[in-house]
Amino acid sequence: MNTIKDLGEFGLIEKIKKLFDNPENAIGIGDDCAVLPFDKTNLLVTVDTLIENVHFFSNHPMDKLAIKAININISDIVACGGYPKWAFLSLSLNPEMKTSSLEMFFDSLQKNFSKNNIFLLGGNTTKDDKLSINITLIGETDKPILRSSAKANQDVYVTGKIGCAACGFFALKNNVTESNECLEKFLAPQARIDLIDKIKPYATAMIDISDGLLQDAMHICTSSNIGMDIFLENINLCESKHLSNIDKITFGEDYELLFCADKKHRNSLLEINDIKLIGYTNNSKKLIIYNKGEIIIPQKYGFKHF
Ligand SMILES: Nc1ncnc2c1ncn2[C@@H]1O[C@H](COP(=O)(O)OP(=O)(O)O)[C@@H](O)[C@H]1O
Ligand SMILES: Cc1ncc(C[n+]2csc(CCOP(=O)(O)OP(=O)(O)O)c2C)c(N)n1
Ligand SMILES: [Mg+2]
Repeated sequence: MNTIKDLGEFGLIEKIKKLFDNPENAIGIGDDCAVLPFDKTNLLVTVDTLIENVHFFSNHPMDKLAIKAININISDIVACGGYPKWAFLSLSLNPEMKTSSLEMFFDSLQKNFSKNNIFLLGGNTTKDDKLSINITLIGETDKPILRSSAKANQDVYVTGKIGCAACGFFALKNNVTESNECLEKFLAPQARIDLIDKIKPYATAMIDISDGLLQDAMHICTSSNIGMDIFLENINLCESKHLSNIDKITFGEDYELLFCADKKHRNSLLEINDIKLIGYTNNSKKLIIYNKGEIIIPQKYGFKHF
């Protein structure tokens, strides 16, 4: 008997997409956000969920969990070239949860909404054995940057350091010591809202890295109908010795930005702090990873729920 596991996460999303009509003047399923042209601007809408023991361990500090819940959503808005504005919050709570834990969560959530000029407009509250946090975030942009608009012969860039969240997760799971940088990247990631104005003038296509650098690069390739050569030695990788370089580029949860840009903008882009040129696009429709001249064939490209 066929199961959801046989379909796979992205097979299932494709199946859902085919069942429904596409909106005429808007972009729906398939990008980091839906893009809705509205009164000379574009609204960006995204929704992501965090579920206990699927996305976080039960002892995740509640203030950091609030930071994670908001930043994974801000990251999708930023990946489409926008700023977040309005939010809806759905919570499933275990009735035995301490109110002091919930207060810690809300105190942090309020501070982080306020810091990012986000207004909470509504939500939903239900009971469940496991804690889950679901945020719908609405943002705005004058110029949406999609996954589908990269062209062949462009440069491929990535922001920040890749693999720290993976090493933070590994350390918490296996009870080994790890740097604060790695632990924080897993527990309380920061979306790259700080870089959006600098990248936006040049980016032809962009995605945030939630499922792993390789898998998310592949999403740009598939959506844009192009290929990419990526050079492992050019990626700014986390220094931790706990995981292999391949693990670091396939675990996910980096919430860094991967984008393409015309080669003529290389000097301007390389002047920006915290951005690395990691590869080039081409017409091959294949993603090839090189390590010091040799092709690597990874066993997996990134995280899939099933
Ligand atoms: N159950 C669903 N129903 C409709 N659209 C979905 C569903 N799950 C995912 N999508 C859409 O599929 C695309 C890929 O989803 P996902 O991999 O979760 O993206 P992201 O990493 O940006 O959160 C997005 O456009 C998302 O809105
Ligand atoms: C307890 C626990 N187990 C495993 C993981 C690893 N993990 C869970 S989801 C995920 C990828 C990102 O989550 P997803 O729900 O796919 O977010 P989206 O791509 O939709 O933004 C990873 C690496 C984790 N964070 N916590
Ligand atoms: Mg998602």
